[in-house]
Order: sequence, then C-alpha cells, then structure tokens
Amino acid sequence: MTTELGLPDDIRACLFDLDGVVTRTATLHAAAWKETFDAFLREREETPFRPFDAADYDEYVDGRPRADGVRTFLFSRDIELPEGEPGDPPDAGTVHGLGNRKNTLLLEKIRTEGVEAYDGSVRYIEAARARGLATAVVSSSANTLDVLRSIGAEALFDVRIDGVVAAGRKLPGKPHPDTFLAAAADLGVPPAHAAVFEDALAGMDAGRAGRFGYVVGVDRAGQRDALYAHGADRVVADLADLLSG
Ligand SMILES: O=P(O)(O)OC[C@H]1O[C@@H](O)[C@H](O)[C@@H](O)[C@@H]1O
Repeated sequence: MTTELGLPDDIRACLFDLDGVVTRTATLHAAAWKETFDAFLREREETPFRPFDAADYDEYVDGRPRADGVRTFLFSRDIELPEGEPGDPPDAGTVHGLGNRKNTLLLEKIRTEGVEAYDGSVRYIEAARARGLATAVVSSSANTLDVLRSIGAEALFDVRIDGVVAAGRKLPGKPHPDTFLAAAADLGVPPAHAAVFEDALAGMDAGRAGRFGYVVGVDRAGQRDALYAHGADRVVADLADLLSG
C-alpha cells in the first residue's frame, strides 16, 4: 500500500540527497569536475589526452565525497597522485590540490550562475513534512549548508549530514551507507522505515547497502535503467511525480 506521497505506508522519514535532487547544482559540480580533470589530463605528457566525460562523472565522481571522487577517477585511468593536505593550493599536483581546484571553480559557478531549487522537490518535501514525516538532507558536499542558505531552504530538513558533518564524525561517504544511516539514527527512525531519494549511482548503492525501506531514483540525466540496476525501487523524473500516485 502506498500513501499520497507515493511511498509504502510504513515510511516515517525521508532522506534527500542535495545536488540534483533538491537543487539544480549537479550540473555545476559536473562542469567544475570536467574543467579540473581535463586541464590536469592535458598537462600530463606521458599519455594521450582522453577527456573526462559524462560516463566518467556518473561512475567515478557523482555522489562521492570530493577527495574520493578524485581518487576513484584517477584510479580508473591508472594514475596515482600523492594525497597532499586538505589545505593544498589549487595548483598542487595532489589529490587535495585537484579537489581544491575543482572547489574554486564550483564556487565561481555558484556565484555567477546561482542556485535554484527544483519546485517539485520543494513541494514534495513540504508535503512529506505536512504529513508528519521527518526529513533529512544527506549530501557528500561540504558546500551543503551554503547552498541551502542561498535559497533559504535550511528549514526543510530536521537533520543535515553533509561533507563537513561526515568528516567530523569520520563517516565513510557514499557509496557506503553510513551517512544515510546516521541521518536515520539522528531522526530516531530505523532504516527499514526510511526512504532514500537520490540521483547518483553511488547514492543508489548506499541506499541498497543500508537496507532502507524504499529507494527513489531521480532521473535528471537519462539514467533510468542505471538507477534501477543500482537498486531503485522506483525512478521518477521529478519528485512531484510521486504526489500523483
Ligand atoms: O566538493 P563538494 O561540494 O564537497 O562536493 C562533493 C560531491 O558532492 C556531491 O553531491 C556531488 O554529486 C559531487 O559532484 C561532489 O564532488
């Protein structure tokens, strides 16, 4: 049986990814990563230049914490860099240097292009809260709070587990389930009674690994089949589609 929210009727909490689910910021992240990795790959002389493409982003970077995205993508190209330090400058040839280069580009894009919420997502979250469900935002991004503040959306969530909170609590990021599990625990709801809303394949894997009661895939980029293959119970183009049953 499902409720008006399009969820099984024993779901008591909703755990939302941010970039690409609540806000239109997934494309800004993807573009900043492409600029970062393409510049890095071009500068390397020992291998012919093969650009970072959308499939690389989906498989190796999307949804993962910043430094994990760097490591996972470089590993796929047999490239190993020293870790460096979190405070490395953006031109350092280290994992953290590349991550900081990407963050500089991301913040520039956020400043120039702005942040927008998906109306359907805001309506859905408000509908869930109006029906007494608890809500959390669960994002790998260390920029979550700034993004939410920029659109005045902090109050949509009872709990926030983001890149900053996860680092502080030493929680491994998506595709591990720990950040979603921490959000459910903070809300006092067992995973079997919580629903996960994700657009990234790593996020789907986290939802499946955490044995959550329901996993909704949000398909913004023609990934319907891949979202199902990674464990979605249902895939929608927009969260408002769930409100119509
Ligand atoms: O670099 P940030 O803002 O901490 O974000 C980390 C990751 O956050 C995820 O939400 C994005 O899908 C990734 O693209 C991004 O790399």
